[in-house]
Amino acid sequence: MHFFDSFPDDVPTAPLVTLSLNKLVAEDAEEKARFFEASKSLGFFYLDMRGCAEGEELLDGANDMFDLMEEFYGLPVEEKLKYDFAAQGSYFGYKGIGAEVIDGKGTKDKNEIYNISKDDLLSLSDRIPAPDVINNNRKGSASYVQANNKILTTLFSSLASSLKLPASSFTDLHRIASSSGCHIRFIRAPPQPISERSLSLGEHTDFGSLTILFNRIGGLQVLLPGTSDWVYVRPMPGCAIINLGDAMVKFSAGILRSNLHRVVAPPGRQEDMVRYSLVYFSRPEHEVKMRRLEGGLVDAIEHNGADEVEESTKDWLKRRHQGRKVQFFKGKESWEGAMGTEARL
Ligand SMILES: O=C(O)CCC(=O)C(=O)O
Ligand SMILES: [Fe+2]
Repeated sequence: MHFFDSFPDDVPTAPLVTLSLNKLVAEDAEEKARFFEASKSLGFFYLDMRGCAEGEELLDGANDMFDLMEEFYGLPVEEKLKYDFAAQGSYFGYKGIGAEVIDGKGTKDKNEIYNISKDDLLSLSDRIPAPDVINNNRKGSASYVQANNKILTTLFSSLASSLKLPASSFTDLHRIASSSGCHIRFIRAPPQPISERSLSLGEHTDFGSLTILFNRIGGLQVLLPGTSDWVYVRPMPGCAIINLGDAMVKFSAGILRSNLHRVVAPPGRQEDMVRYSLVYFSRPEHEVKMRRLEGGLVDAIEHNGADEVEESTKDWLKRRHQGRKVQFFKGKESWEGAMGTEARL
């Protein structure tokens, strides 16, 4: 596929390890150890989905979702804006270019986003209005949620066992039929004229637990720990890019890492391409408290003041996402107030 081949060879890239889903499903001890190490050191890795039934299902689903995303973004902007529910405080639906700030100075973002709620797709909440292209594919989108969930179950169980916690420690906080902020995200960024280039998506850590991301062209960058070097994550065929979010940091009292990342214009000859990106965000159930778990390796970590602050997942999400919206932005302080665990860096 031309997407992957067109990524340049002469830009600095992040040294993500590639883990095999097949081996993690088989509970291969060495692979589990590599997974734990990647989750502590960088919090980003590739997961090779190929040659594994669950992985192939996810890859097929992701291809369908990319088609759906292109169809959705092909709608006229007035039509898409009908599904912008930010004024009602909703996280789901459409966000036009420039509706969010990407830094403490108030610079506007450069991408369109459409968020589709897991609870809506699985009929666990009221139906959120959506255009026909999206409504006509509810079944396919719900299957995509289920396919992500299968992979997440494998990953959560593996991490719990590496932390010497009961195997269901994380899956019990992420039951698919419980109300949560899990969602599919479609992102579209048009090419940026060289003279006006800025970030498409500002630096952040993800709010939730685990993020399953599919990129076809470059633009995603991670900040290498302990440096000021932003380097590209090269998209790899057959692989998802997985990263840990702040909830995993909280649950593990900082053993696991959520790393800062951002999106810039695609590199080299990809600069003229429209960038589409597909994300599935898993988040703890709404009522789960964002606090350290008890037991296993977590108990060996000393307590600090941050442990005493208990916010429910629902309140945490609200604080984090409102601080990024243009209408709530009041300067550097409101920006920093929306920080999660990245503020500790
Ligand atoms: O588009 C990407 O590659 C990353 C998007 C992202 O980091 C996010 O939506 O949280
Ligand atoms: Fe992210």
